[in-house]
Amino acid sequence: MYKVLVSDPISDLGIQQLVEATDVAVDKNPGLSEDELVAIIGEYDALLVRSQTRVTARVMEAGKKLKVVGRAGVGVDNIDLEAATQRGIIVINAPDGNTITTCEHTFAMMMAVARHIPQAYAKTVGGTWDRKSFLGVELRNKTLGVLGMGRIGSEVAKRAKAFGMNIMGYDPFMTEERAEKLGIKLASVDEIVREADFMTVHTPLTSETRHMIGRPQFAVMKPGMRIVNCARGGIIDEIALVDAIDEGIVAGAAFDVFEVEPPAADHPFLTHPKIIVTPHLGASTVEAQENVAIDVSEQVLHILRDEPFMNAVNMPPIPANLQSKLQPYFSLGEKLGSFIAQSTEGPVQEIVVSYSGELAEVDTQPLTRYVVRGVLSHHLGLEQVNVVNSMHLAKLRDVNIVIQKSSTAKDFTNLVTVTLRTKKEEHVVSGTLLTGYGPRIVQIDKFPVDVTPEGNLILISHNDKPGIIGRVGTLLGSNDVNIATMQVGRQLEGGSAIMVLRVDKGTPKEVLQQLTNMPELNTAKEIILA
Ligand SMILES: NC(=O)c1ccc[n+]([C@@H]2O[C@H](COP(=O)([O-])OP(=O)(O)OC[C@H]3O[C@@H](n4cnc5c(N)ncnc54)[C@H](O)[C@@H]3O)[C@@H](O)[C@H]2O)c1
Ligand SMILES: O=C(O)CC[C@@H](O)C(=O)O
Repeated sequence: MYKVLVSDPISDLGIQQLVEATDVAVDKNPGLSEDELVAIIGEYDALLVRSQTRVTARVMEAGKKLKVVGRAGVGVDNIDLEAATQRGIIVINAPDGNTITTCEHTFAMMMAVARHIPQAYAKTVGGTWDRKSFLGVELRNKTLGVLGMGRIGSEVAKRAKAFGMNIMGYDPFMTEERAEKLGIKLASVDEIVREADFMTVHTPLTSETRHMIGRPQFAVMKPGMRIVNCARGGIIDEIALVDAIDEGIVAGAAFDVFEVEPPAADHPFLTHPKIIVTPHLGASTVEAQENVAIDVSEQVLHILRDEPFMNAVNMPPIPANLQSKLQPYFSLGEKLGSFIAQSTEGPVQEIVVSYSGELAEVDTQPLTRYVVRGVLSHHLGLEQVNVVNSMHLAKLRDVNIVIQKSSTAKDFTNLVTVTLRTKKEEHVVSGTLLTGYGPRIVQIDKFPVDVTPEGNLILISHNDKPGIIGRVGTLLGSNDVNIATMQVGRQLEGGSAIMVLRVDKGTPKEVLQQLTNMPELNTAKEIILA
């Protein structure tokens, strides 16, 4: 039974599939301090959070069973990603579920700042009928500068067009082609600052975006600019903004996020007549909270059950089209890694992964992670190594990873070959996916074979002499080890050869030793592929 802790308020409907899963027990315990979380996290396999819970290195350290931290939302700045990666804890988020909601909040804020709605409301309910102080501006024909044209920024730009606005967009990954498709003008931060009437930021907070709008930008800003931040506090320098408003450069600002949340009681935004604020409500709609909780619960279930998953933020994202091409190979890659690790003795020095055929044409990095996981988990345990930390663990151990690619794959459409070099020896295994038949090991060292990579195998290296197959069968039979299938590979009659036997259960060590002691038999190794 997997145990999942939900430590922030997360939609009940959204986590329903976790609650209903028969192999999962969910505990809801929102509002824990770091110490309280550290005290209990050790018994959980998964942790589900929004933005309040701080998942620190201490929490990860105490989370001995923790496989995954799921963030119901986008930003993961409350999670120590480095610590998670080092411990092999997968961090996933729900990047799509609150895009529209946050985009709509941005619009609500932009219109509210254009028409002074919160200030006018406060005065009206306070008993003052003031129709003179709140002269607003239209959005139509105004220029909106969008900094960060990702999911939310792009949706904002689309809606702004419907309001008759002209859009200037800046994003380091924005192409002319995409800008043209969205009907916006690609511009630099400087151009936006100098020319726009409204500006909205939709970037993550990084060392590059921290204070990307600060005193130097306010100094050259078009007077009368209105600024919205529904992304992250700190992208706009708060103190410099207040000064820019007081100097008459900025006409108004609408902020959903703060450099420190919640802001201190004396934060200047809270009393400034030209700044309107909301308490980080960008994602707070019924729909978004359900969406993100559903998305993250689904992926957490996949991870707990060791199934393929999406949206890991502490490993490079896999585009959907690449994912669909590589996914069928993930299990094969891991099994090849495991096979070669179990058949090669000595401390691992180098893993060479060669991709041939169609696989050579695509980005195989995600697949390499599975191969490396397969190799390392033999030495470090499956629990410790996963696709998030496999490359990191290899690097820590000075294991060299070499990737080779060739567009031809001899007799196969695709071939994955793993060579393992240890201080003692070197072995090679190749596998492919055969249409209609599934994964196959097709070569071990120099010997062609046809082996399904699963179950309990015995790999024997021997000299090709009459009677040896019979003697192996007799020895195993007399020790109650039943042979299900057998494959023999050799290059020359009478030369060196291999035997791969599939047996119904584990083979006792003494039996393997007795096999190894047989004349003409060199080695006998048990290989278990889950
Ligand atoms: N207020 C809320 O409740 C709320 C809700 C959801 C998301 N967010 C925040 O909104 C922001 C945007 O979210 P998203 O889902 O659109 O993310 P996204 O990853 O889809 O888009 C972010 C974009 O910013 C761009 N970017 C990165 N560095 C940049 C730079 N220096 N200059 C310009 N662009 C840069 C990236 O290339 C990317 O296209 C994030 O900070 C997220 O945490 C806030
Ligand atoms: O309401 C939340 O959980 C924060 C939402 C938002 O900032 C996010 O990053 O997804």
